[in-house]
Amino acid sequence: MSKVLVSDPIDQVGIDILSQVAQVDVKTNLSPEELVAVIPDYDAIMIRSGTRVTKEIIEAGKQLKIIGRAGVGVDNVDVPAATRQGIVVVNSPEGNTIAAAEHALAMMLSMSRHIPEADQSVKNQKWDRKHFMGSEVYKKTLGVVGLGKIGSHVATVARAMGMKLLAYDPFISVERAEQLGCRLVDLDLLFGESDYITLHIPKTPETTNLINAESLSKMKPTTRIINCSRGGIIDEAALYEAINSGTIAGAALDVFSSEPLGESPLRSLGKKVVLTPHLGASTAEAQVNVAIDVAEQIRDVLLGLPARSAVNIPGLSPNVLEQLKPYLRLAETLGSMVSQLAGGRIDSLNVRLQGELATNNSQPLVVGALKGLLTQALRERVNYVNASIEAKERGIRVIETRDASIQDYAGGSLHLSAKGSLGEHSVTGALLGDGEIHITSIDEFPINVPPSNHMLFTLHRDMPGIIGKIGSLLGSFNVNIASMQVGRKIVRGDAVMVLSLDDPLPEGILAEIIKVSGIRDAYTVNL
Ligand SMILES: NC(=O)C1=CN([C@@H]2O[C@H](COP(=O)(O)OP(=O)(O)OC[C@H]3O[C@@H](n4cnc5c(N)ncnc54)[C@H](O)[C@@H]3O)[C@@H](O)[C@H]2O)C=CC1
Ligand SMILES: O=C(O)C(=O)COP(=O)(O)O
Repeated sequence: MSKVLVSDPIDQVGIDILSQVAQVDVKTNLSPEELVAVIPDYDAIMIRSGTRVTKEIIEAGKQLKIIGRAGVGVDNVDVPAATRQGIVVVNSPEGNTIAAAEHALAMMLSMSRHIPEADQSVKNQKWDRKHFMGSEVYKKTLGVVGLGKIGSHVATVARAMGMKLLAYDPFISVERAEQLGCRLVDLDLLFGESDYITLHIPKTPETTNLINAESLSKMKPTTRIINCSRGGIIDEAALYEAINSGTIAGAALDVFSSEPLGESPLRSLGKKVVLTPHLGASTAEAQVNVAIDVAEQIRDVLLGLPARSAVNIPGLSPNVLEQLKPYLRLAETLGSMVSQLAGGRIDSLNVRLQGELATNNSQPLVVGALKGLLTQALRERVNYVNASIEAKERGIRVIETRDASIQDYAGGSLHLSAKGSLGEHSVTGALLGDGEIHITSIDEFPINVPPSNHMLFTLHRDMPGIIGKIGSLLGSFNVNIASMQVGRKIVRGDAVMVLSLDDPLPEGILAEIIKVSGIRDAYTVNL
């Protein structure tokens, strides 16, 4: 039975789903050393933001197939290391959108009306109304940095509260921004004009310290910043200085560069600052959503099914994948064949999608072809997660072309050609009516054979007697031929012969075959 480690607090509904297929161990607050020590036993790990899944943990996770992040941000996972090791990383892109957006709005209002400090003062037996004079958000300008799922919901609600909206997001169209009532502007304008600035971007090298001494200096003394996205996007020392010196009015922070927040001068800024301990996703509803979303994906991957929101493999819905499955098998088979025909080092792979396939999402088929191609070198170490990265690391150039005009087979056909140190070879295949894979050309010679486990291909001159000679030679070595087909472009020109064999070709026979007069070359392919 598979084993799943749950290393952060997850709603019980997620544990129940995982328990359908695996032994589930909930062990929270493990140190990095403890995680490295226990991870080799596990097939999957389910986390929130509390666990850092480092390269060391990933490399120690010899059985690990999937890392499930019950939330959005995967900046606490070394995704490139997971990808290299063929481990799927999944998250829940939408499960906590509303929770995080509502928290940002709540932070904005609590900061404007000093609610946390006022509450504390009443609880301390005081009745100080003067000290807590607030300001309204109505008719103020809100600058939304990152107009994705959370930023969009914040914008929608803020608009309903009568706020004017500016937005900065280089990956969002003007139309989408306008639909949300936002004016898309550059960052400097947003910094200079906003009364409130709310951050809803992922933490990346580009966004790290986006709010720093320089950007803070462009803001108004009345500006207040809300960060419910990621710690590290704001330079906390610069923020403290800016609030303390009156460069800006205040900040409401849910996330910090190091969590839990250690010693920090931000704590000393009183009512100008509202701090929460990373609560953006902490609603009952969001925790149920993310737990179900991610536990289902872990369960599916452990059962050999695809994940619906993997961050490191081509995104495919289960429906599309079900439809594509036979074509993925075709792509893998052709990839494996062409790598064996090409032999030696491969420098480039051209994947041509023909007919109906040319109109599909080709990415999974290209990855399938690469997986097949690399299986010769990497065996079971290569999978849909790491095939592209492994190919890139080997310097294999991947070229993808489409030709919808080639209508040779219903459903389309796939043509692969590999160029390498020993020359160039190509193979085409399609699915016939019954879904069976057929090889429809080898090195541009037309044939029509289903692939078999052990095959022999020859390139020869089309002349009387040659087929008999190969047959007798194989017979003399006790090799049984299951089927044979010849493909040629012109009579008595060059031709290919495809033989399906019951057993692998014994050592040394290939050299004998190549010696037969009229044979130009011979190759074995084992699938
Ligand atoms: N505090 C909390 O508990 C929670 C925090 N989050 C964090 O909120 C953030 C946003 O989440 P979603 O809205 O779901 O993500 P999303 O992917 O829907 O939106 C992110 C947006 O940021 C934009 N973006 C990327 N790089 C940018 C850049 N350099 N400058 C400006 N915009 C940029 C993207 O185009 C995208 O529209 C994530 O970092 C996530 O980890 C999410 C949930 C809960
Ligand atoms: O989903 C996210 O990105 C979050 O930051 C939520 O974090 P959490 O799962 O509450 O530790």
